[in-house]
Amino acid sequence: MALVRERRQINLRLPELSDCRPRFPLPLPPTSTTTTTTTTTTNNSSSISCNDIEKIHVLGHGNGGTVYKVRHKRNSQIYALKVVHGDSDPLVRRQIYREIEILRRTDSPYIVQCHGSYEKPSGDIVIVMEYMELGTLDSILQKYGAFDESKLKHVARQVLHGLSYLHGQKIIHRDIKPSNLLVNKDMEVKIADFGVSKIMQRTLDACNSYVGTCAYMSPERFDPGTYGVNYDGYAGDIWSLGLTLMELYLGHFPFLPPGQRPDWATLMCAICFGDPPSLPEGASEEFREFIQCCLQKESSKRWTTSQLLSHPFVCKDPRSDLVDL
Ligand SMILES: Nc1ncnc2c1ncn2[C@@H]1O[C@H](COP(=O)(O)OP(=O)(O)OP(=O)(O)O)[C@@H](O)[C@H]1O
Repeated sequence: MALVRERRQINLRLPELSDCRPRFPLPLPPTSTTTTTTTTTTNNSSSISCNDIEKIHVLGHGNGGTVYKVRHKRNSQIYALKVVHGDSDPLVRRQIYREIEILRRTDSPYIVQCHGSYEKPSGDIVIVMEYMELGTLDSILQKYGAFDESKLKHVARQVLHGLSYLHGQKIIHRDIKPSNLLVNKDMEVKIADFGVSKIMQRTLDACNSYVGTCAYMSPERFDPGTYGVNYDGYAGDIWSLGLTLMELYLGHFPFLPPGQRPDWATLMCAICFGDPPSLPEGASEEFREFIQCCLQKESSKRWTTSQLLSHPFVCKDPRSDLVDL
């Protein structure tokens, strides 16, 4: 735990303490010496290779990789291309393999779609993804300010559908936060970035490894003995969703005053020993209650995705699905 790295504002990551060996056979086939790239098929029947596309510009940089906006040369379709460079840290490479493995298993309108993945002879690993025009919820928050409740209902509903799908597939995301939720031009919110996700082999598998962005981690991830009776990992995603929605409403990370940068010790003490954050007076009763259901410190008391999807905060007023973020 001493190796906490501060990456950028409210984005602390702990190193992986477990899962140090690749869990899955590497999803990419060995690089051929006669071709410039190798491709893998995803859940789509037609996979896109790097010879089909041209770069337009950089969309953003992540942990060890760069995401580009790209165009398909023949049909002009726009995609996002994530590239992790051949010389990047082995941990980063393991994360991208894991991300590919999970994207290949998923097929849901609430999860960012993968159109192909391949490894270049240089060792660069590439994923072709659907392009999400409006970017992350984090960048929308920075640009337009805090979200009102009608927008949050829409976000909550879509992310819950995504989590419900993932949990049904026995996948725990483990890094739900505003910068891992992407929005497209139709205002659809989709879950992305599966680098630290875990596929549970059995429903009762324990999931206690310290991976993900620690600011959004649930109390049982730090202290399973106190807060994790019967902990199975899925409830950790619900805690992170609660914090994410609160952050979008408040305009700042809920455990800290606006503008304050987190330090590891303060944050861990606040999460484990303090009360869960609560919404200010102006918030509706329904929203407060919904957040309380997500931010129960004891993991077994936290609501599941299906319970939350029937909570009045998200199940009332379906017209908010059309809301303009
Ligand atoms: N499918 C996409 N469509 C549009 N923009 C995207 C897409 N995927 C990523 N981006 C942009 O690229 C940036 C970097 O994404 P990436 O997944 O590499 O890293 P991150 O999630 O921001 O950070 P990290 O991987 O370190 O947690 C994002 O913040 C977002 O702005």
